[in-house]
Amino acid sequence: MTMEHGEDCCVKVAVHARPLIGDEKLQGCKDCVTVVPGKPQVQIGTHSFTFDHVYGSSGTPSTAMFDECVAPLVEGLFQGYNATVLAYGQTGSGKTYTMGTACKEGTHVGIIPRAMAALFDKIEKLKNQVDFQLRVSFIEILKEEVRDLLDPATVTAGKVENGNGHTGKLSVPGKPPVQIREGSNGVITLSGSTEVHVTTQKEMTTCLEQGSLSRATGSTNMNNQSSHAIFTITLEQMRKADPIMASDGMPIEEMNDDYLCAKLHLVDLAGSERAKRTGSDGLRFKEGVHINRGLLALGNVISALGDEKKRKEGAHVPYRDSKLTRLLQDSLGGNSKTVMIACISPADINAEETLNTLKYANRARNIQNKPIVSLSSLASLETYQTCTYTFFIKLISFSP
Ligand SMILES: Nc1ncnc2c1ncn2[C@@H]1O[C@H](COP(=O)(O)OP(=O)(O)OP(=O)(O)O)[C@@H](O)[C@H]1O
Repeated sequence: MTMEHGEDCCVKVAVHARPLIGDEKLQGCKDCVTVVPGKPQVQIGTHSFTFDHVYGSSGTPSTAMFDECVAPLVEGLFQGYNATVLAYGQTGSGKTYTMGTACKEGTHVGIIPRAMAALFDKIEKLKNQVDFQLRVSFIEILKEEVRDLLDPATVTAGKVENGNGHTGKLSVPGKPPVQIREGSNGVITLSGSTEVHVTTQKEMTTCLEQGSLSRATGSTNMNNQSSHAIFTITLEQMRKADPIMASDGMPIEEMNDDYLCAKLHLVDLAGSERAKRTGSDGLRFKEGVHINRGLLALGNVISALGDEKKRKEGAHVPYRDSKLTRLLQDSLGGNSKTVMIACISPADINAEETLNTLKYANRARNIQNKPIVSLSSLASLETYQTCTYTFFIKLISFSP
C-alpha cells in the first residue's frame, strides 16, 4: 500500500531484498534486514524506512514488482510519457537479477524482458489503428565515457579476457566518442551510438543479449560490474488515417494525438559501494570516483526534484553534473515517470552498505507528488511525415 504517494506520482521507490545466497550462507551470515509484515517498511538496526513497495523477504513477492511498478510505465509510453527504471544498490545486491540485463539461463525473468513482452502485447492489440516504430539503444557509462554496447564493430570483435576471466571490451580506434546532445525542444539524443530498428520481441531480445555480452566489467576486489548500463526503448506511434475497428466489437482505446514519441530507459546502475571499499588505488580509484560522480549527481537531481519549495522557485536541477543525469534529463522529473528499485542484500556483512542504499533511496522517496501537465514528446503529423517509413512494422490484419 502506498502512503502519501498517489498513483500518478512521478517517482516511485521500491526496495527489492534478495535472500541470503551461497557464499553468505557458507560464511554463516545472519539476516539483518526486517520487513514489517503488511507494510512497505524496512528495518535495519535502529533505522526504519518506508517506501512505496518492498519486495522479497517477508514483503510482497518479487513476482508482483513488474505489474505494480513497471507495467504502468510501459502503458504510459503509449500516451507519450518518457520513463526511467533505475536499479540501485551495492555490487551483488541483485540489480542485474532484478533488471534481467544479463539474460542468464534460468527460470527468473527480469524487468527488461517483461517490459518487452508487455510492449509487444500492447502493440499487437493496437496495430490496426496505429503504426508503430521501435528503436533500441544499449550503452554503458564507464569513467564518464559513454560506450555503445550495440556497435557492430564491438559486438563481435574487440572482446578481451581480463585477468579475472571476465570479458571486457576494447574501444575501436578512430571511432568518435558517443555524445549526449540536447535538442532545442529539450529532447536528449545520443550521437554516434547505434540505434537498432526492431520489429519483433525476438529482435529486441537479441539486442539485449548482444549488448550484455559487450558490457565491460570491472575487476576491483569486489569483482563488480562497475559501469552504468542503459537499455533504451524508443516508441514512435502514428495514428492511421483510416483506423480499422477491432473485429471483436470491443471499444478501441483512442490515441488523442496523431504522432507520439516516448522512450523508456532501463538502467542497471553501477555498484553503489564507496570507492574506499574497493581497497584499490590509482586507475581503479579514479574509476570509483567517476562512478560515484554519476550516482552522486543522480542523488542530487532526485533530491532537487523532490524539494517542492525550491522547485517552485525555479531552483537549478544539476542534470549537467554527470553523463548519467544528462542522458536521463528528459526522462527524470517533469512529465516523465521514474521508478527506483533499491536492491539490498540481507547479510549482516553488508549491513553498512545496505543502510547507505536505504538512505539514498529514501531521498528519492521524499519527492512530492507532482501533477502531470502535458505530454513530453509531441510533434505534428506534418513533421512525422518527413520521417522514413522504411522500418515501420509491417502491419497484418488483426486476427483475434
Ligand atoms: N531476488 C533474488 N533471488 C535469488 N537470487 C538472487 C536474487 N537477487 C540476486 N540474486 C543472486 O545474487 C547474486 C548477485 O546478483 P546480481 O549479479 O544481480 O547483483 P548485482 O547487484 O547486479 O551485482 P553487480 O554489480 O556485480 O552486477 C547472483 O548470483 C544472483 O543470481
